[in-house]
Amino acid sequence: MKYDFDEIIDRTGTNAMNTDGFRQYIFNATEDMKFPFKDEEFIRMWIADMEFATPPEIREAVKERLDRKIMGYSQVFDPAYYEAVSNWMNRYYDWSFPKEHLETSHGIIPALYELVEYICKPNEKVLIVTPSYGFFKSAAEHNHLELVCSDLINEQGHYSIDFADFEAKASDEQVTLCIFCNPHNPSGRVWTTEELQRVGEICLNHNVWVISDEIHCDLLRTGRKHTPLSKLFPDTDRIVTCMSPSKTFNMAGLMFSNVIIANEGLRTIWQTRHYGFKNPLSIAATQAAYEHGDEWLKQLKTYLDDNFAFVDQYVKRYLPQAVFHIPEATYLAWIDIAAYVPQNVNLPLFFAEQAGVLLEDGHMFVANGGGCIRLNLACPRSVIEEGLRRISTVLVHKNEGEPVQV
Ligand SMILES: Cc1ncc(COP(=O)(O)O)c(C/N=C2\CONC2=O)c1O
Repeated sequence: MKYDFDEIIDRTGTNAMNTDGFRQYIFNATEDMKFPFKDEEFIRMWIADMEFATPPEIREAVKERLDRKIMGYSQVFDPAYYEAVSNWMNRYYDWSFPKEHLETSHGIIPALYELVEYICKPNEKVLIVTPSYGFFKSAAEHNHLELVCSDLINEQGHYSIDFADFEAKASDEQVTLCIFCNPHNPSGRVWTTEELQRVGEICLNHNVWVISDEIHCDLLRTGRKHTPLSKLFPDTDRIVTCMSPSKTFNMAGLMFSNVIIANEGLRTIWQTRHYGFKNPLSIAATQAAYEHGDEWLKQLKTYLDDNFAFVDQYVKRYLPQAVFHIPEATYLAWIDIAAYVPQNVNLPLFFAEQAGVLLEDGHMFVANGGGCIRLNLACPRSVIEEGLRRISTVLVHKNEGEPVQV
């Protein structure tokens, strides 16, 4: 079957954050915030969900579950769920874990909030590398814990871990947890096994737990290989792995993820305190993703590869002073445009008001992201072409101050 990633899908009236939540999420504003563009005129390249139809195999599984007519309280009881997850991990990552280590959550963000509470004591600290997905900071703040940031080294857009700094911060006795993003949002790095080995050794040697957030692990550029952190440390139970097909198959709204907890004590706390009931449609969808998602994912990766190649060529030609490299994973383009705009410009507001493009910028990624914008490329090529046209127009002609013609 050939999937249509060029289809333009109307999401209005579906309570989508993507179309209706941007004023509050990006601008911390109310619904009456005005722009020179109608909402439907915006090119939306901000939040990380896709503009592609959730795979038909997954939608069919949800319909089949609906046809069972009753949607009562549910949990994952059917062993077929673990089989589906386990087969996927074996096939894609040559990695396995015991069935009893597998827990589920209402999404990875909620899992992070809970795990930080269950792992850390009051007045302890949480270590992350920056720039970072903003909810890593929120998970620490939600639990009233100090966040410790280790800035990634940025060499002309190539990001790497500053291991001296990372270890210095991990050696602080108050640092008891590291939330590590593997692959990394927003840089798109797929950490090498050597980098992962060093991160794990530093953390474990300094008695720092690790939550390895691997939600982006299926979304690799062709030829790239993901290694679950836990796979490199089979003898430790101090690494918690969070994964979900929600990012891979565009079903984040179903709020369902896997949390692999090797440590028995932590697992007991999770089982005692975590609200165990789950949405039966989410269970059906997630199992179907792992059982039937291969071909869609294969075609998605090719489409994304082509989108990234297009953006790479476009930026080289029309924004030659920007710094951009095709990321090894994710569907997010992280572009340093500092050469085109003064540091004090509010980039999301600038592009929303001048270009009619909704995007996120480095200030939304905790620290160490100044001058950068992040573009969601999981959308039809036609949308990307228009978004880039508008962005390059206002950057090149920014002093004219007139909104771009849509
Ligand atoms: C590293 C990482 N962890 C967790 C999540 C969310 O997991 P969920 O709660 O949906 O299971 C995201 C989504 N990233 C987003 C979502 O919008 N913009 C982003 O960068 C993410 O990038």
